[in-house]
Amino acid sequence: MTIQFNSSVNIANVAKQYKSDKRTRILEVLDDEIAAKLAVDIHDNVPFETAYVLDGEYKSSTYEELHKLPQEQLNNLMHRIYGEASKGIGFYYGRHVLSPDKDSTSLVKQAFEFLNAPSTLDAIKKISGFDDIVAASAQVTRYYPGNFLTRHNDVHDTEQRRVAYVLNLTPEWHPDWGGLLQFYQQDGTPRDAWAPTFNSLTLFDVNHVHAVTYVAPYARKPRLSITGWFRAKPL
Ligand SMILES: O=C(O)CCC(=O)C(=O)O
Ligand SMILES: [Fe+2]
Repeated sequence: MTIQFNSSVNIANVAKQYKSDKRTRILEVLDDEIAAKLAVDIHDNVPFETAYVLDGEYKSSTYEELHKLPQEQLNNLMHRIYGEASKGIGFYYGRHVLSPDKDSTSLVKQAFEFLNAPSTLDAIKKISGFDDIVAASAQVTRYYPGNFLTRHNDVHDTEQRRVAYVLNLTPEWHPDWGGLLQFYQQDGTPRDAWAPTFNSLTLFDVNHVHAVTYVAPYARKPRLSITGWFRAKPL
């Protein structure tokens, strides 16, 4: 089984779509069966850490670390995370960062290799017009009810990020569940929002202001993706 673009994906057409607003979505981006296997594998086998912002600092804790806290301390932590979020600051979601030498499941590693394959990087160069892209950073993400990522852009001078991507891997996400990729104008006025459609690859210029909206308590599945940035700096 090889992870590659679905044969129906036409890179020249995607490049045309991307050009007008520096963002687009490729539907049915992988073979459906492979996407389904990857989704199950992530759901069942990937060990996630919980990423959040506390007092302006980026934190990451394992499930065990968080749940050994006495209930009162856990409540207090959540109160502080949501307190920051009420001012438009921070995030709270599950994360599994990938790198060339990090252990992961064999399928997730294959997905990481696909994202970094020369043919994939070439396709993204054609789509975005950035000739200097050399690598894709990646993390698997999991949003449960109560998770969110507040408004931000993805510009990062050291990493030289060029194009943000999200490979959406939750079968049958209901748009009323939240977890939408919400775009904003530079002044914060909301624009449109994209649902995390299964087996779609979202691509957008890192200057676009965006957020992942709060996942509703009644969301029946975790929102699973592989996400990161095509960048000019090697990994
Ligand atoms: O998961 C998404 O749809 C977007 C994630 C994102 O914006 C980020 O990780 O910076
Ligand atoms: Fe982002």
